[in-house]
Amino acid sequence: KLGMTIKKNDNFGDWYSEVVVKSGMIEYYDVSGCYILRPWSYAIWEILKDFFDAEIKKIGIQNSYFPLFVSEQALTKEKDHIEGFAPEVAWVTKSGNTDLEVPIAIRPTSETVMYPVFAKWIRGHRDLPLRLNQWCNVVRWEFKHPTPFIRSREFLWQEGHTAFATKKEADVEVETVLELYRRIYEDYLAVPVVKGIKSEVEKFAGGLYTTTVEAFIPNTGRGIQGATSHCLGQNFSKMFEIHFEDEKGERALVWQNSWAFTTRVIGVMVMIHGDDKGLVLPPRVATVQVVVIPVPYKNVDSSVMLDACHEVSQKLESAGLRVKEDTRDNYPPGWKYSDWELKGVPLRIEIGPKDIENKQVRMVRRDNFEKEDVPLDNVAERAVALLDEIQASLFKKAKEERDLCIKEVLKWDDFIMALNDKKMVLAPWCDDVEVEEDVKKRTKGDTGAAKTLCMPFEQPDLPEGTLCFASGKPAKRWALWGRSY
Ligand SMILES: O=C1CCCN[C@@H]1CCCn1cnc2cc(F)c(F)cc2c1=O
Ligand SMILES: [Mg+2]
Repeated sequence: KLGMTIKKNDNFGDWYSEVVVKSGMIEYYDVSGCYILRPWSYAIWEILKDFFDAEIKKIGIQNSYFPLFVSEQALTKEKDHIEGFAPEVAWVTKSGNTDLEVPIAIRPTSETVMYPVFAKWIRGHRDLPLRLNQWCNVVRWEFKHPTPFIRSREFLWQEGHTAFATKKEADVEVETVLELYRRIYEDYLAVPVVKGIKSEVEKFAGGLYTTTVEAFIPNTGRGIQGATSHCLGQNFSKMFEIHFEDEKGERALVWQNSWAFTTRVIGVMVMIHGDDKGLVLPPRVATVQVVVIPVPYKNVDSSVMLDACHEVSQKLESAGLRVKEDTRDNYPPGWKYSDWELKGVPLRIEIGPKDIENKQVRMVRRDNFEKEDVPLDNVAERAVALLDEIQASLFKKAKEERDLCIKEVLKWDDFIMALNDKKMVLAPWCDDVEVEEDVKKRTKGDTGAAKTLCMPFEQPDLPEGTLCFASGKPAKRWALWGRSY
């Protein structure tokens, strides 16, 4: 069957798999954990890539490209840096049927590829700041259940790697890039995120601090890390001996950042906005924003209809919209409506004989199925306005739903209740590592343990003497907890 057969609230996992395949985003592949990104999803990646690429170039980041392969010696330069990750590393051990002398790793991330050469390039303060980005794929042989976009063994991302003379410059860039990630989610994908800092347990162990944008999937009650912007401090420059001679002629270690977002963002958007008819694409990332469909009538000359469709789509295109005319003569209009609803096209325009007579078109919104008749002369203006309305309405709806899923608690019992009610929990916390580890143990269940998602930058006020919900020690700050992907 071409259309959706599984309802989002009946079986979310199966609904998700069905929608990403039937909408034409994903094709399955015979290497486990790997997926084919078809044009319908790749075009979304390109829109986000174009936005982010333009924005980082505005602040002086340059793109480059480093090799896919990492020597064993480079990858294992610092045991503690990757020991925890070792099981995820994919290795090339043969060429043809000849074993390689030394196995070569496929990059899971590029610190160990880039930083040895950063040490060579950076000598004096005039070589700073060094700010590079690369758009590439990475491979991590994950063992958790793979999910298209959300968790795959190969994925696309950008990874920014920068080096500065001062911590201040690094701190500023961490925040600037995190704001770009917020914009990707909230302004393009219409997905609300919480900006915050990761706990000592959850941060990138090799770094100084990790900032994050956290999304939330109401259907599963799980948080999901949306993108990360790390300040590495001088940890990696110590490790890789990246020194520079500062103005005073003294040798100093550089301050570094690294930041990434991945194709996971597409999966989050599908999960948040999709419905029982299929995808619902936010207009700003919709490959096709408007589809124009003629409604032919028996014994009515269809060429008039087709001319009208063409005229309308020309108008929309000159208004800057991404339009598709569906003039296929081998499908009835009703079939086309379902097909484009499945693909999530935000706005449909129907043109039938009476529309021609009345010099109007019928516009139908994908998000709430509202219909309206629009005079031909007003088509472009109204379509632009409707698409903006759809974008805003998708975000508003998602934000309201997400806000309902954040429970503020002060006590352990309320914390557990909220978790089991598939919510995220904002609770006053003592910020002790062992307390976080303890909460993980105490919440271990078949659906996974709770952990801190972040300490939101926006903190509710914390009255003097408030105690930690888990340890009873004096609370230092509010933390957002939840089960996660
Ligand atoms: O998250 C980012 C932003 C872009 C650059 N990298 C950082 C930290 C990545 C953390 N990380 C994450 N996953 C890894 C998996 C591996 F197999 C491995 F060898 C290393 C890592 C690893 O270092
Ligand atoms: Mg991982």
